[in-house]
Amino acid sequence: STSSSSSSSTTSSSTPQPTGTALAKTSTVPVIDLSNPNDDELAQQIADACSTYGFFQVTSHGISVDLMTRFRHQCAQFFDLDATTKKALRRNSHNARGFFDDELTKQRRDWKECLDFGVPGSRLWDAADDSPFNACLDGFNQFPSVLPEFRPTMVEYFDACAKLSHRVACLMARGMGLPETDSFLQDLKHQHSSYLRLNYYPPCQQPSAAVTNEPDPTPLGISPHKDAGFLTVLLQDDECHSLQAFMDGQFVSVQPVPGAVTINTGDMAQIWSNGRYKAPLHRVLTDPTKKRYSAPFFYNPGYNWLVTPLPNDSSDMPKYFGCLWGYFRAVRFAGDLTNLGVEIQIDDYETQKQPPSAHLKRQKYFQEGRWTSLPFDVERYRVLIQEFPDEMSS
Ligand SMILES: O=C(O)CCC(=O)C(=O)O
Ligand SMILES: [Fe+2]
Repeated sequence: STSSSSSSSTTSSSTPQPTGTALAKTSTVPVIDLSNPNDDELAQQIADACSTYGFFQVTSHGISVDLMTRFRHQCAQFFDLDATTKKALRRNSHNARGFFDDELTKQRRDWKECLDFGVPGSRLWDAADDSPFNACLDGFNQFPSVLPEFRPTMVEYFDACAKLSHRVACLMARGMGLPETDSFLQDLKHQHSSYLRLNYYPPCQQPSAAVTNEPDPTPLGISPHKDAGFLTVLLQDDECHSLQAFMDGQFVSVQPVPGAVTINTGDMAQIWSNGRYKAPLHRVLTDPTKKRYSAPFFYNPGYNWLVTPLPNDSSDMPKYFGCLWGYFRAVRFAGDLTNLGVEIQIDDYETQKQPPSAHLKRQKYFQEGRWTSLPFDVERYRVLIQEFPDEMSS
């Protein structure tokens, strides 16, 4: 059971299916070798992948085998810590960064544990994590002090992902006709507000709804969603292959090529490319016997950026209004913690949307009040949403 691919180089589909995905199709997302010296060819391959499925894998990506091994080891050590130690690092209504095991994706609890950390407010990793200089819209980082190698390994891996993301963003931009020197890419490199998420999916004896076709509440590792940022560099698990992307009308497994990393486009790339690059819908199944670890690095714009569409040609009308990344991020995350009604989506920014979404007014207020430079506060966002309720837009 295979699906077709636009690339000549594809993942093998003859490998036996992992247990948790016994009924799932295996995908053939393009595998792109970044050691190719021809940037035009790479840009073309990446642009093709981003405008069809939004998923591809890269080899010769610059993250060393040694670093990946040390990183994976530290991830496993972290999730092996006792619950009390992990819960001392919990994220909360004043800090989007830290440990959690209660995330809702589309109002449904995911079968996973996570740790999020990101670019410090000062952009310097040598200042104390909880220093006031390090407060930013997402809060501040929290690392376990009981694992001495954890923080340095995380920082090293984070920097390697940021470097790879810049390279991929340059190739995505080249595919849109922009040179590497364009200020968009330079600003993204120096102002990005990226974060890294460590995911641990414990084995789950209840069969997944996705496999049985039963209705809720059988669990999923993560319910279907699109990543919000510009692009995601995802380190998958070589042993347990339960990531699926929605392709040609069905969910298919994105089987990791050993040593490669998986990349997918996010909502901000879709707005920026005026819909040419697509943020793909994806989900993670549960597995009855295997543990699974993964780590998505979300390469995100600066908090105070208004992400606006770049026309593909002179007749291309903008499909989206500008999206203030800090607003989108804050409201999306606040909705993960408290019920704020329907989750913000990039459809809210469609120029053709009737009536226009109330998020446009809320975003303006957020921008004028310079809330992108205020520390994270779910309560403040909740009040804003209630001040400008949806009915006002009609
Ligand atoms: O675990 C994975 O492979 C994907 C995780 C994911 O989609 C996410 O955290 O947004
Ligand atoms: Fe995702």
